Amino acid sequence: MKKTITSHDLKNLVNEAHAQVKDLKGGKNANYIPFLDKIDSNLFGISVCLPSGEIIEAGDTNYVFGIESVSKVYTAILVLRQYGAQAVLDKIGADATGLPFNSIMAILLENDHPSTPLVNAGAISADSMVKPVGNSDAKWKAITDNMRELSGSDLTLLDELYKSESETNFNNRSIAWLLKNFNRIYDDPDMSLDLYTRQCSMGVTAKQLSIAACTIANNGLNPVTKQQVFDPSLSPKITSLIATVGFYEHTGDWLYTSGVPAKSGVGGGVLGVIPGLFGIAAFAPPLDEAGNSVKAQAAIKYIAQRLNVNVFGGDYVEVIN
Ligand SMILES: NC(=O)CC[C@H](N)C(=O)O
Repeated sequence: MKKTITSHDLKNLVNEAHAQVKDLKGGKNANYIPFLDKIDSNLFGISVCLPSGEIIEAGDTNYVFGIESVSKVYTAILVLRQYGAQAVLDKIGADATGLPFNSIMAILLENDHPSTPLVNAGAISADSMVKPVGNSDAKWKAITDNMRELSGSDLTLLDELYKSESETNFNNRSIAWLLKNFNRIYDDPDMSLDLYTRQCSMGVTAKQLSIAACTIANNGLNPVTKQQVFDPSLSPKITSLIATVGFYEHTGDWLYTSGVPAKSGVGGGVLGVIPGLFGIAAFAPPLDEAGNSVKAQAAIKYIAQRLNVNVFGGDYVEVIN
């Protein structure tokens, strides 16, 4: 069935979702990265970006927080742009792990395969693939240029977060070298790990995340800058990766209850994609036990359910002025 909603109604709905969810209790800040533990737990923002470029926001949508694992979506897009869909499938994979984001067991169970670019192993592997291989500075430029193109403006490195994470990323160091052992690292392992740690330490706003989400929903065309960032054929690929593993071991429960392909980060951000309709992002630091923001989940679910948008449903929803 086709349904329409005005952008005015959508604005009211986003405000309503913010008011309903803002006092929700539960979850706690990530504490395995000391920097994240210190962030104000009450921060909360929701941003929706439409293919027209209109942005509808409520709360702390301009607060710069650690992008963390949402950055995996960006680098997955970069290697899809550089290598194409088949090579990413062959070199990394596109499978759900059903296990925590930093699982070493997942690498062993997948028979030496990193599974997907949206868990730590696959993301470190993706960073190793970024061209030009062997040149850390040029790779970093490619990573940050791609971030800017997707979000429509520069993301900035949070130096303190980068330091905090570099000093405590022992598990990720093991992953990088285990992947090397299985020939799934396509550049220097320590360099690949460092690029991964740095990309996770980029600061982003909910507004920027919603623009990147809409670029994915909008077949690679950034709705704000009007740049065609990637080939439209890659949009379903990236959305399927997000749907498959975006919430790690909670991904199935999340998809079943929300119908929204979405990717979380331990900084408290979530990026959600409704193909053809909009990109949505929410941010609030307290996380559930799988590392997904409690309030961001509640807010996105609230909005999706009220609009009846669900990628597995048959309704076609259109936002009009
Ligand atoms: N889920 C996340 O956001 C984890 C990202 C974090 N940088 C890590 O490697 O542990």
